Amino acid sequence: MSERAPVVTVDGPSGAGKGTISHLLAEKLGYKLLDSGAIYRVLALAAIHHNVELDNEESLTLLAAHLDVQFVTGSNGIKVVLEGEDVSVTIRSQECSSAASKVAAFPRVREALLRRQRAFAEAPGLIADGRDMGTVVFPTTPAKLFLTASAEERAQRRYNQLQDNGFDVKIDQLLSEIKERDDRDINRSVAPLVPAEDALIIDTTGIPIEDVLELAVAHIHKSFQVPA
Ligand SMILES: Nc1ncnc2c1ncn2[C@@H]1O[C@H](COP(=O)(O)OP(=O)(O)O)[C@@H](O)[C@H]1O
Ligand SMILES: Nc1ccn([C@@H]2O[C@H](COP(=O)(O)OP(=O)(O)O)[C@@H](O)[C@H]2O)c(=O)n1
Repeated sequence: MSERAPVVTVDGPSGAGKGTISHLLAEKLGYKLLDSGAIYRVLALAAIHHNVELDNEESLTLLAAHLDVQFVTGSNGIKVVLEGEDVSVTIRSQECSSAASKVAAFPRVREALLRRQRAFAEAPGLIADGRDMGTVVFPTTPAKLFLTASAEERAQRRYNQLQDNGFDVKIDQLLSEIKERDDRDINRSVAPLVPAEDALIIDTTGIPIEDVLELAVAHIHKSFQVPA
């Protein structure tokens, strides 16, 4: 596989800060952004809309291959559009989070979405946010980050974020769903949630966002340096 542009991969579990750091990096470096989790979330929503069972790999694979999703960049960030409908907020629900990690466990579904994700690697560069960006989708890039944090802190962050966005959530339920999703993502047979061997692992528990960003930028600069 040849990458057409520099790619920075940002992997890790839910609430580790991937989206936040990816946006800041994209802004700082002038790179494009791939929110691969949004693709799995949209697929899950499409399955719900079209009454496709979340355990039917064949139908989900067909749906994935023909998924009509667009990422539209506007003044308020990136809008996620499914079959012409703005689903940016809907896909963040707990139902879509859980359904996304179910559909994402199927090897053929992941295969059907691979080329679509790699097509995001365009000049001047890409920040790729997900679970398997460094291990499967862009394994040859030298600039890999893996963010993590304690499950309790991640649940608290997600709680605050969902409340801010008007979702009615309970912290205990959120924590158990995060743990359940971690477990499914870590233990699946394909592209499990695991740091690439050459990724810089940053435990962001108790670390302010600016400090995480600084560590990430330093690692990216080091990674892209051509050896003398
Ligand atoms: N280092 C950090 N310290 C405190 N809060 C953070 C940190 N990183 C991210 N957050 C907050 O946690 C929430 C979840 O972060 P997000 O970037 O969406 O995580 P992810 O994409 O890994 O699921 C956001 O509201 C974000 O502002
Ligand atoms: N590259 C990716 C990205 C997400 N996913 C799946 O999609 C789900 C939602 O991903 P997300 O990145 O939007 O989730 P959060 O980290 O925002 O909670 C994850 O729990 C994974 O199961 C994946 O399998 N591979």
